Amino acid sequence: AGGVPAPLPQQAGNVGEDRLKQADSEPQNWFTGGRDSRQTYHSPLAAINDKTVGRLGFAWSYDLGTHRGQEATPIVVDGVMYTSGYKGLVYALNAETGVELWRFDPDVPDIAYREPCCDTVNRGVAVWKGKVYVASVDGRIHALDAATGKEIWSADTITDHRQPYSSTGAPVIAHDVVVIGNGGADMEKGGVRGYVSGYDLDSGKLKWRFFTVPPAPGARLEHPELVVAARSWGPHRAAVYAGGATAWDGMTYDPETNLVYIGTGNAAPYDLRKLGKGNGDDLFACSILAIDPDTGRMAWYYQTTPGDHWDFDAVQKLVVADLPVAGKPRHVVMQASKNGFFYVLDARSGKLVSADPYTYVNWAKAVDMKTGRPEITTQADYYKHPKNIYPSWSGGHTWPPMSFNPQTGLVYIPVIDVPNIWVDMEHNGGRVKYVNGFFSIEGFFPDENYSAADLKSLYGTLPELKQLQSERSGKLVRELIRAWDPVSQKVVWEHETSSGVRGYDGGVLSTNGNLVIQGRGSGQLFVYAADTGRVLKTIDTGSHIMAAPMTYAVNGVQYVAVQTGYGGAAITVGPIPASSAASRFDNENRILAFKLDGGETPKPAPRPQEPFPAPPPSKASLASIRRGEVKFTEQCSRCHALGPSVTPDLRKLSPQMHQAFEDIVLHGVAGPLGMERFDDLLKPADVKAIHAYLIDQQKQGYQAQLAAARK
Ligand SMILES: O=C(O)c1cc(C(=O)O)c2c(n1)C(=O)C(=O)c1cc(C(=O)O)[nH]c1-2
Ligand SMILES: [Ca+2]
Repeated sequence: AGGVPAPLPQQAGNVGEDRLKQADSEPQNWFTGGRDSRQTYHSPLAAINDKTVGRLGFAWSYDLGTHRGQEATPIVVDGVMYTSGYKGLVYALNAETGVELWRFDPDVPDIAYREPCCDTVNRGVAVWKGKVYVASVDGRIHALDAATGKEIWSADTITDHRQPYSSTGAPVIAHDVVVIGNGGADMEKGGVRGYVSGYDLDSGKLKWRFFTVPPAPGARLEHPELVVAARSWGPHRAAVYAGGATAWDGMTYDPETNLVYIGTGNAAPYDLRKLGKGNGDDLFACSILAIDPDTGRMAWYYQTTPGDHWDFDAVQKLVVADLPVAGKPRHVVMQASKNGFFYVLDARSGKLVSADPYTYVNWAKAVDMKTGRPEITTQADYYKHPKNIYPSWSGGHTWPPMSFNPQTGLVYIPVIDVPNIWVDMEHNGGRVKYVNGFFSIEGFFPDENYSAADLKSLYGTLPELKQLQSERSGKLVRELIRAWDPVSQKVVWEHETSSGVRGYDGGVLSTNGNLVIQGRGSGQLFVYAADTGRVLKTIDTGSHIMAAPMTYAVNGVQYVAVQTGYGGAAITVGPIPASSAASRFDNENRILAFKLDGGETPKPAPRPQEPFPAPPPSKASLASIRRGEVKFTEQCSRCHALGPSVTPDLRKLSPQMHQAFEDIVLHGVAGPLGMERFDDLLKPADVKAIHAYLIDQQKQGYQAQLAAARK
C-alpha cells in the first residue's frame, strides 16, 4: 500500500442510504460532516493509534486561496475530498495528494457579505448520490455535479431579502430532501424570522418549509405547530421584532426514527421588554426540534432556554447515540448547548433524559427534571445592572464539533469556560445605544484585555476586572477540552487549551486508535489518549485551527486532515488575540493532511508588520470624531477591529483608500473585495464622522510609531 496512486472513482460522490448505514464497514470514508448519520465525529480507523501516533507528520497541504474563518469538516468519499470555505466556495481534491479536481464559486452578490453576524464562514457540504450540496452566504442552496463541480440546480432559500438573512451552516440530507436553515437572529433592529426548508434532491423544488417562530401578531399562521408557538409570544410584538430562532448549525437526520433534529437560535431581540406585556417562552427559539422530513411536520420539541435574552442559541451539533440509561439502552440525541447544559433527550419522544452543566454556569441553578425548565438565578438579570454571566454569548460550547466515541462511551467537548458582562446600553449612561449584531444590549468578554475604564465613555459604568476575579475562585477565563460521560454527566478527564483570553480553539475528532485530536488557536494540533487524556503528540502548524479534524484512508494509508484559518465570531470581539497563530503567521486558509512517517509541517509566511502610513490632514472637530466613534461602533465594529484582523485595520489606510473612503462606504466600489455599500444605513455626514474618527486613530498610531522610532 502507498506506492501506486489510487485511481479516482468511476462514480463521484457515490453515497446513498445503504453505504451510509454501513459507514462503519467502510472506515476509509468520511461520508457526512460528522462521518456517519449520527454525527459522531468518530472514526473506526486505527492505523494511527496511541502506539504509532508519535510518527504522525505532514502529508500534504492545499491552499484554499482565502484568509478568513474556516469552520468546515471535509467529507471524503472513495479517495475524493469535498469541502467548503469562505462564502460557500466548494473544493474537490484528490484526498491522497491534495491536488485540486475542481473548485466552485457561488458568485454571491456583494451585498450578501454584509449580512452574517460572525464572518463570512461556511460549515460544510453534504454529498449524496453524485451531487454536492452547499448553501452560499447569500442564502442560495446549490446542487453540484460531484464529478465536475458544475451547478445542476440552485434555489433561493430566503423568503424576504429586506431582512438580514445569511447562510453559514451545512445542509443535511434527510430521506428524500436536502434541509437547510439560515442565520440572522442577532442582526439589525429585530433579527430575522427563522425557518428551515426541505428541497427535492434532484429538482431543487421546495417540498416544505417549517417556520421556527410565529409571524407578526395577527398574521396568518403558515402551519399548525405555530399555534402553540404564537401563544408563547406577547400579543403586542411589533413586526420589526422578527423573533429569531434561526437554524444556523446543528442538524442531524436519524434514519432509525426518520426524524431530522434541528437546533434553533436565540430569540430576537435580546431585550424582551421591547416585546411588550404578556411575552412568554418565545417558542421555538433556543429549542431542539424533531421534524419528519417527508412531511415537514414537527414530531416534538424541547426548549433549552425559555424567554432567552442571552443569545443562548441551541444550535450546537446534535449527536445521536444509544446510551445505557438506568440499565437499558436508550436511543437518544445529545447536545452540549450554548447555555452550559448537556442535554440528553429521547430521540423518539423528545423526553428529557438528563441535563447537567458541563461547564461553570451561573445564569441557572439546574434544570428541573419534571418541567424540563431551567431554574434561573438573579445573576441572570442584567436589565437593571450589568451582570457577569457564565457562559457567555459565545456559549459554553458553540459550533466547533464535539465527538462521541462509542468505544469509551465518552463525549469530547471543546468547552469555553468564559463569561460575559451583559449591559443594557440604552440605560447604562454610555454614548452607544445600539450595535448591529447585538440590538440595544452588549456582551463584553472580561478577559485580560478588558478595561472598564476604556469602555466607560461608550457603554457607561461596568464592573472592574478585579471585582469579577473576586467573584469566582479559579480562573476567570479559559478554554478546555473535556472528556464527558453523557450517562453519569461527569468529567472523566480534561485539559486547559487556552487561558486568560479566549483561544478560539477547535472542534474534536476521536478514533478507534484510542485517540482524541483537536487543534488550537495557537496553531498546535494536540493528540490525546481517548481513555486517559494523556498527551501523545503535538504538531505545530503555524495556522489557527477552529474546525474539527477528520480522518480517512486511501490506498491503505490513513490520513488526518483539518481546515485552518482564524475568523468567525472572534472578529466581532476585537483584534486577533496574541495567542493566535494568526497573529504571528499569515492567516492562510489551508487544508493540512497528516500521515504516519510524514514530514515537517510547513508554516505560512510571517504576518507582515504593516506600519502606520502618515495620516491625511483633517480639520474635523472633536465632536465629529466622537460621533464617528459611536457610528463606527454601531455599524463597522462587527467586522473591523482597530488592530490586526481578517479585514483591513482601518487605522492604516493608504492615501488612495482615504481618497475613496466615501465611495467605498456609501457606493460599494470595494464590494467585490467584500466591503459592501452602507448607504441605506449611513448618511454622508455619518461617513464623514467615521472617517474623521479613523484618521484620528491613525494619527495616534502614527505618532506612537514615530516616538518609538526615536527611542
Ligand atoms: O442567531 C443567529 O442567527 C446566529 C448565526 C451565526 C452564524 O450564522 O454564524 C452565529 C450566531 N448566531 C451566534 O450567536 C454565534 O455566537 C456565532 C458564532 C459563529 C461563528 O461562526 O463563529 N457564528 C455565530
Ligand atoms: Ca445567535
